[in-house]
Amino acid sequence: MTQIFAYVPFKNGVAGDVAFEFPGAAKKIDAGASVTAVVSGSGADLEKVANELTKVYAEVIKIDNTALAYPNAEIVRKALTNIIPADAIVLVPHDTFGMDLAPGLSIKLDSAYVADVVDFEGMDGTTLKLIRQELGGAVSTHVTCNAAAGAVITIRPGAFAPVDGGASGAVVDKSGDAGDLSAKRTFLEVVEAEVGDVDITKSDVLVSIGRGIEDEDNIEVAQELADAMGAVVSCSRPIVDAKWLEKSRQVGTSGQTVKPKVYMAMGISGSFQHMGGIKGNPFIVAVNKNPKAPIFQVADVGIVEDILDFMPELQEAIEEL
Ligand SMILES: Cc1cc2nc3c(=O)[nH]c(=O)nc-3n(C[C@H](O)[C@H](O)[C@H](O)COP(=O)(O)OP(=O)(O)OC[C@H]3O[C@@H](n4cnc5c(N)ncnc54)[C@H](O)[C@@H]3O)c2cc1C
Repeated sequence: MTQIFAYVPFKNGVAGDVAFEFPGAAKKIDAGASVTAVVSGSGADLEKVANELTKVYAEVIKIDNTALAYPNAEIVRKALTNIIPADAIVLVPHDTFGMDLAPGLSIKLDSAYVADVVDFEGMDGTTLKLIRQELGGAVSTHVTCNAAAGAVITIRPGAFAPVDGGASGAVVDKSGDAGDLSAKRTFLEVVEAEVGDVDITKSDVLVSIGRGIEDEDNIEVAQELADAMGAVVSCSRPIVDAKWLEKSRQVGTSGQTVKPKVYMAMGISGSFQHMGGIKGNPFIVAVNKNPKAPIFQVADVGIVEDILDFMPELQEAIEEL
């Protein structure tokens, strides 16, 4: 039977959303596999997360050590190398921390490494079949990986449906097996993200603009539509990089995580870094000139149109209601 371990990161005593998506991913690898969650940290927050995870995992390994209080990938890698069997399949989130942790972990475990997986097509003997996306989501690639000596796989957050309950597992304390946790890399401080004039994380309706807005002066068009809708303007990263809007308005893995009810994606292609910041399954309306834009794969309503024509027309229609 395939042994699968899921490394679950957490913040302020709350497990990352991907913790509830790993069981679905594991089932697609091997429906009969045993799946064990692994959490590392220190003190009450770790305890809380480990207990929470027993609702979805039959076994939760906790590694408690003050050296793990801040998730330093170098130290976590050392602990995992001493605890996870070398021939196991290890799932790690494909986020900034996971990308830091996973490649080196696969080297230490002497196992295969596959990054940014969005789906599985099962195991054939020791051959694992996986699906990745390339060229900004425009192409799906079906790849195989020899998992005879194990594999470390980063999973794209949001790619698998979350589970809610289904287990009443037990916490196993393996803190004593973590070994030497000294490191060359030192944690200094957490720098909180700047707070802007609006909080996009609190808005139910977002009019989100991407590079398709074309010019800084056109942001006014989006702002007027947002005002008519009682919405807030958010954006993709290129808009922030161009210094057209503040960083606090950026949606995505290196920006804010938002949970609106309606997400209007205006001239946004739908990169996974952008979509990774959208949670809570909102109703997505995408407007894009390119009918092949990846955003249309996830949109509830897709409109092939120039946003500079579409936005004023929609604003006018709303104002006439
Ligand atoms: C480590 C890392 C972290 C990142 N973090 C983030 C993040 O947090 N958030 C984020 O957004 N990105 C992030 N990115 C960047 C990300 O990879 C994409 O480059 C970015 O999301 C693309 O933004 P976009 O969709 O606005 O632009 P593009 O990909 O250039 O898409 C623009 C879209 O607009 C359409 N278009 C053009 N003109 C019009 C028009 N007039 N009317 C209608 N449609 C039009 C085009 O067809 C195209 O689909 C990150 C990248 C890296 C490497």
